[in-house]
Amino acid sequence: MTTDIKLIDYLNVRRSTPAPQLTEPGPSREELEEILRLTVRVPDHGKIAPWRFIVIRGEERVRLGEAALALALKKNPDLSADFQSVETTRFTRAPVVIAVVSKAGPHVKIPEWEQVMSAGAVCLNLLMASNALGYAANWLTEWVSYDPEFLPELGVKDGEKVAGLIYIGSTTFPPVERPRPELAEVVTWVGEA
Ligand SMILES: Cc1cc2nc3c(=O)[nH]c(=O)nc-3n(C[C@H](O)[C@H](O)[C@H](O)COP(=O)(O)O)c2cc1C
Repeated sequence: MTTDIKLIDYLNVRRSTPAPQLTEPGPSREELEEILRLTVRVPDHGKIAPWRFIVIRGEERVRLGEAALALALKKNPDLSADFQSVETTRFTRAPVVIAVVSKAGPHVKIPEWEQVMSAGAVCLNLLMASNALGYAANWLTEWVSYDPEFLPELGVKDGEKVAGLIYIGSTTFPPVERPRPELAEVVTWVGEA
């Protein structure tokens, strides 16, 4: 189901939905392919696509939660039952989780920083493409995006980094506004038109 809200109206209210507020249904395989086709239309200096996606669905989310728990217990054998449950349910908070993986590295022409920024653009575009198909989404990282022992569980290779884990699903929660920066705090005007 695509939404046909005007772009300016969308940008005026665009918000993430916290992962715990995401439920079934999630996007189908066909919808995910459309979401990803929209997503890859990002600025990318040199057209080198220095990023890739790992689409995590179904039982794989459960396996990843169990792997997260095993690793969390290895680090802290006294982990409380509540925190153990946080780990086992980490990836099942949403029907679909997409890992946006940055492949940024040394390149003959394109600075690594620009490759990293392109991965950030991908993450935001993935949130917006999900919204365009009527789904809510949340860009998280959390410890599982950084732990060198967990990254192989996700399928992230040596030299790659997780730019974001994008949780996608449906929601019944109304969006709640959050404070935005005052323009005066973040904008410097120079010259006059
Ligand atoms: C790179 C990145 C990583 C983030 N990781 C987390 C996280 O691990 N946990 C969290 O609660 N929020 C995290 N956030 C913030 C959430 O995405 C948050 O919901 C978002 O800032 C809401 O903004 P929005 O409503 O304007 O989309 C992260 C944001 C970014 C850009």
